[in-house]
Amino acid sequence: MDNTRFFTFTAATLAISYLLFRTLRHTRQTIDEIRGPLSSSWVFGHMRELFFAPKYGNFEFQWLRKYGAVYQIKGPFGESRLVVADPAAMQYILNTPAHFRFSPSFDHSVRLLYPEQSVIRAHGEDHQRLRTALNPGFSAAAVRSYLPVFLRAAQSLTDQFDSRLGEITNVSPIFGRTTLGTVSEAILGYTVEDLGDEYTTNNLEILSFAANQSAVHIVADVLTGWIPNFLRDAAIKIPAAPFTTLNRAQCLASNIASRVIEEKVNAASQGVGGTGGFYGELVDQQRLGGGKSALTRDEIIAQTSILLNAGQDTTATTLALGLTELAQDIEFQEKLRTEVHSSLGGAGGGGEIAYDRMPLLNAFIKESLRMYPAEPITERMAVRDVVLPLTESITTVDGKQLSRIPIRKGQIVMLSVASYQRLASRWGEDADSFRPSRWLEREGVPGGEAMGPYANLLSFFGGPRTCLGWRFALLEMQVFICELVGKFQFSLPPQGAAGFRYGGTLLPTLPDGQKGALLEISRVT
Ligand code: HEM
Repeated sequence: MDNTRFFTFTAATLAISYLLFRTLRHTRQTIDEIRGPLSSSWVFGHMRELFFAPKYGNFEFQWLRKYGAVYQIKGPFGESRLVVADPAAMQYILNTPAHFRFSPSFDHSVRLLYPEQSVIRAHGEDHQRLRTALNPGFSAAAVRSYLPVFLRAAQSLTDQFDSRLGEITNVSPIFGRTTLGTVSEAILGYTVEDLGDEYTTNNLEILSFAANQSAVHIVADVLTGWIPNFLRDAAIKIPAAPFTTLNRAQCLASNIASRVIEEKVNAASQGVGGTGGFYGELVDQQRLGGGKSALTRDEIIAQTSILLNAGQDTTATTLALGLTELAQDIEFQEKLRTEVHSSLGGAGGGGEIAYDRMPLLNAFIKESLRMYPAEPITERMAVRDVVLPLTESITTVDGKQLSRIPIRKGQIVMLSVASYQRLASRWGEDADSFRPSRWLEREGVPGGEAMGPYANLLSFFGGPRTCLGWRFALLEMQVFICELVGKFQFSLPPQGAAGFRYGGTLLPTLPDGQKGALLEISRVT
């Protein structure tokens, strides 16, 4: 039997045994009393509706309106899952990592993509130590120091858009390469070209795998999540197409980081500071004996792929879908342009902009993050029996009111950021509309729990695993939008506005469902 067949056979046997065990063990619990849509497929449950609707949220946002902020759906193989958009419940789950971990299938994806010592794979004290070491590269002051990197990248966007005037342009790959470049320059001191063609081509292949997943992959991920870690880690070594691309990505990122470290160490031994971006500082700390939180050489190397990937498509998608909205609201676009020009002292005036004091710019960014959270939904699993608090009580199938939900160890919970950010109770009756001015009428939300690191949004999640790069992403978007809206007019092409669907993250889509966002670009006269 070859390797692939052996692993498939083992995975299938373990999965079937697990299913039998679960069915025999099942006793009625509170989640069975929670309302939710009926599923027409035992194998897929509601996963196809949730993840593969042609437009993200086609089903989810209807369920939200019908059943409220907590309801039950089916996962693969008849498993019950809780979908949660209730603020108190989400906050509890995100802030209590001792009670909720990544679900096995989410954990499996993270294992495929990132090395063991990377921050995203670490837990508990290890995670805290890595965050402490990495935080200085993402503090408000550090991010401000990256402004020249953002301004250079913005100028490069202008050059690229200038060469496409009057054309219908797919802005998605342009933003994707640019956002990869900014992180690379700020963190490694390398331009996107320095990363090398092999890295950037492999990176595109990985993004395309994620974008082209099918329901079968989701089921396979669930099955793989049930097999022991040692078998899963061995399976990753199988020389089959997705695995080789993923393994290559880790090798390439590791080679790049080793090169950066070597250059930095050589420069230091010759008494020259050198660049090396934030990695330069990490290497200095390590070389000079550092404090308790100094990372080892291997640990520094292990952060490279998550740092390069995490800020790429997330930021690019927010920009592409935000600009698509701007192209549909020319009046707001013009008002924003006026704000940009007056902050700059005229387009291209070269003045320094106080980005945080631009109400329209920041309202537009908040609304883009609210409507288009890059990770619209994620999975966590309860690692012990817990009781979930709720902001608003729910009515069970028997008409009982529940203000707290007891859930069992092993329960999978779908945390729906996208639904939370469309709760009428928090964002108003028009929560489904893109309307930046809502942010000017009141500060974010009218009280209640403070959520996430920014504007009560959960686009960057919250708790100990809050996005490390949220300040980085915000300043980067502020700089890019000022540059682009100040200089260009964006309008919709005859093909219409980009759609959006799920593909690992939220993706803007072309009319044929492929990843992309088309815009017509002209120079502001
Ligand atoms: C609009 C842009 C961005 C969005 C919406 C976003 C969103 C997120 C979210 C939702 C998570 C949590 C993932 C999870 O636990 O499942 C996360 C984690 C992370 N993000 Fe971001 N991100 C953005 C930009 C960035 C940038 C620019 C960087 C770095 C330069 C970055 C670095 C990270 C890292 C390192 C983590 C892992 C943190 C940990 O596990 O402790 N992100 N991000």
